[in-house]
Amino acid sequence: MQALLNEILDAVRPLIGQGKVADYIPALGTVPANQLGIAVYGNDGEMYCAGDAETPFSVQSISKVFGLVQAIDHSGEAIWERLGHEPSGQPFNSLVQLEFERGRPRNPFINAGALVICDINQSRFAAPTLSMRDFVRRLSGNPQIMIDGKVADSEYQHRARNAAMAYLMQSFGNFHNDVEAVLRSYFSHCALRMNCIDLARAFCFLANDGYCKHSGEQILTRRQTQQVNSIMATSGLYDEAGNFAYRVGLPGKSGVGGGIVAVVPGQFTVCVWSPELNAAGNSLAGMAALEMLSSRIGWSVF
Ligand SMILES: NC(=O)CC[C@H](N)C(=O)O
Repeated sequence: MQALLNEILDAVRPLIGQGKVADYIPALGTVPANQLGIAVYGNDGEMYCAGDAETPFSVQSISKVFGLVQAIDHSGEAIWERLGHEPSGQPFNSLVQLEFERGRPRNPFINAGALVICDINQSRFAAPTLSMRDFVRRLSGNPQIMIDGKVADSEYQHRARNAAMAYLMQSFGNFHNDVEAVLRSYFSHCALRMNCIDLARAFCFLANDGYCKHSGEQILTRRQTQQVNSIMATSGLYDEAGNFAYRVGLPGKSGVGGGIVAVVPGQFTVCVWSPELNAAGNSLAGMAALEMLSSRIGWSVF
């Protein structure tokens, strides 16, 4: 595995320069493009990594999985009264579908859906941002994980589009808390700083029937774990979920910080990071690395 990871990074490194670092959030635009890391964490507890696997980055939409898991944990199936689990076929920050569908987002992994999940969690937790931070610290086994206040503030300053979605949902009665407070929580979750190793560890319960070995916690039931993986497989990469299923064939979740996490149920989790994105907002080199990994090990859930 170690030799394979080194080989994969060598093969995809020439792709750096073909994508574009996200700059619609100004604090993200300053991240040096020439970075690439990968970490694989097996259910047997073995960790393999290569490249910049220890460099923290902004997890962005990868945090949508953590929010969903918290909401399923305390509210179960009731959350689906507020949103769907259907792929959207639209960019992550699209507004058009939301109006047609009367303020009910298609799934929890587009921004509108994640905002509804954040609203659900806001009703449940006294301090939603701290609950989230502590949850990911437990999941990853890293008590040093922090929220990058500069990134969170930068997102809040440039919140027009996310705010438009949240207020539109409020107008349809699908938002229960103060919109600005929920936006603050949402941006602070997106601004969590983690590295590939942290994320591979934090997602390992999804490869292990909901059980996180290093924290000793059953995070989700086996059935709930399968359901979260199925939503990642159908919606984890926005309007590129079909391409990801075709090329990689694993449940995955990306973020505009350039990270992508994928799950091989029963085997391992993998996190790859390279900040330059393709047109759909997914890491360009990261997609290529995961495609090479899944084809070399011959694994696909399909
Ligand atoms: N796709 C993403 O990673 C988007 C997350 C980002 N914080 C946003 O709200 O636009």
